[in-house]
Amino acid sequence: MDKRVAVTVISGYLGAGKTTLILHLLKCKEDKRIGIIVNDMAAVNVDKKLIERSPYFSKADKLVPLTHGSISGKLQQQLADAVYQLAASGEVDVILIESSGIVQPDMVAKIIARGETTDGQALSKRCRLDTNVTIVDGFRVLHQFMPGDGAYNQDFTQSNQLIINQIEFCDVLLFNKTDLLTTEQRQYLEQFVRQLQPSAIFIETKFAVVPVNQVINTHLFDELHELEAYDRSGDLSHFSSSHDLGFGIDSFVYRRRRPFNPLRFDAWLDHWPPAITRCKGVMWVMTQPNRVFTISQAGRAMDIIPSGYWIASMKDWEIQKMFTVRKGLKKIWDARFGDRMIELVLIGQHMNQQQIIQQLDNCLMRDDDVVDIKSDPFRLQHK
Ligand SMILES: Nc1nc2c(ncn2[C@@H]2O[C@H](COP(=O)(O)OP(=O)(O)OP(=O)(O)O)[C@@H](O)[C@H]2O)c(=O)[nH]1
Repeated sequence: MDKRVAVTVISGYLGAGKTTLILHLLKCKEDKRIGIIVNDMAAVNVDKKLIERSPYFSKADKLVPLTHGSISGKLQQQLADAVYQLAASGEVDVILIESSGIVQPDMVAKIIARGETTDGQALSKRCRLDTNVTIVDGFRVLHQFMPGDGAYNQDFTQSNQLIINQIEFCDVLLFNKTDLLTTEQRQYLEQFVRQLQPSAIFIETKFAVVPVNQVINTHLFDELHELEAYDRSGDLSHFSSSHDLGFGIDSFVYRRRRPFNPLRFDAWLDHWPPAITRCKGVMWVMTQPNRVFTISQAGRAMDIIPSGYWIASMKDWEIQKMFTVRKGLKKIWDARFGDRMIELVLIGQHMNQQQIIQQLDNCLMRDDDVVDIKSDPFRLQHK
């Protein structure tokens, strides 16, 4: 029998309801002794105070606040040490980690599954990552992600990306604050969230009320598959189109072995079809043939960043080496273009697929196209 302490990691954007969930779990924990690790962004750790003040926070429970803010290496080490100490103390049956609202969800998972303490003890000796819970603020998602007039709001870029990452990396997804939504909005958002995360257990909640056994000791986390799949999430070759499950929400993949003309593609971005709620993938641009650009749009936020080089732009011996280390490279390799491609997953509601494909095709490089790199709108991001 595995005697290691089960760890549940609770992620969710600022204000989604993480502390509310912990307070609820304390109330319903029965005879379990709970170790809680909280990491608040603010100088005053409000979450710590709220938990300490709870009448259900008993003497048998333990609370460890982390003090190093958000994403720094120091915080990661502090987290690893705190988890190990709690697990090794023999004084708790379960550990809950409330990760700060702005931490990448896989970071905490990797620390628990693969991390070491300052003095080199593997965390996996004493504890096991049991469940990754993401709590989503339904009200926020409604306002930040729903197609409006098609205009981007750069204020949302960071938060949307983070919320999407949190949704994409979890075993259990609590869709919270449903009391603030109409039935129709709820059903619609459920379809949207399920497109992003088809495999997690989806539970609608009000004030994070959920049966304890749905988030603690579930044995849902599968290290090998989950972490690896998440690491590969930029690789969309496994993604296939899906069909409308209601509300007209569906998805398709756009793949081409031809680069975009950056001027035409940039102009198209200004007329982004509001029906597309989520787009992610890689892009090949004619003016910068060696650069991989990643695109990530979520609702009204759009992010296009250079993210490395096509393998096809490397030296021959390096390419040969990549074939030995990169799984699946052979499958996507094209005799003329190597791994260069445009590959976008598009998720949306009532999308006119044919029209979008036609518009994107219209942005592709034509044989007689000439574009000066100086006029390339993606040039500024080119180092
Ligand atoms: N209406 C409504 N409010 C909720 C619900 N769940 C939580 N809240 C409220 O939302 C606010 C934020 O909840 P918290 O649990 O503090 O959120 P958090 O994710 O811990 O926030 P940070 O620690 O700042 O990231 C609180 O005022 C909660 O009472 C819900 O289902 N419905």
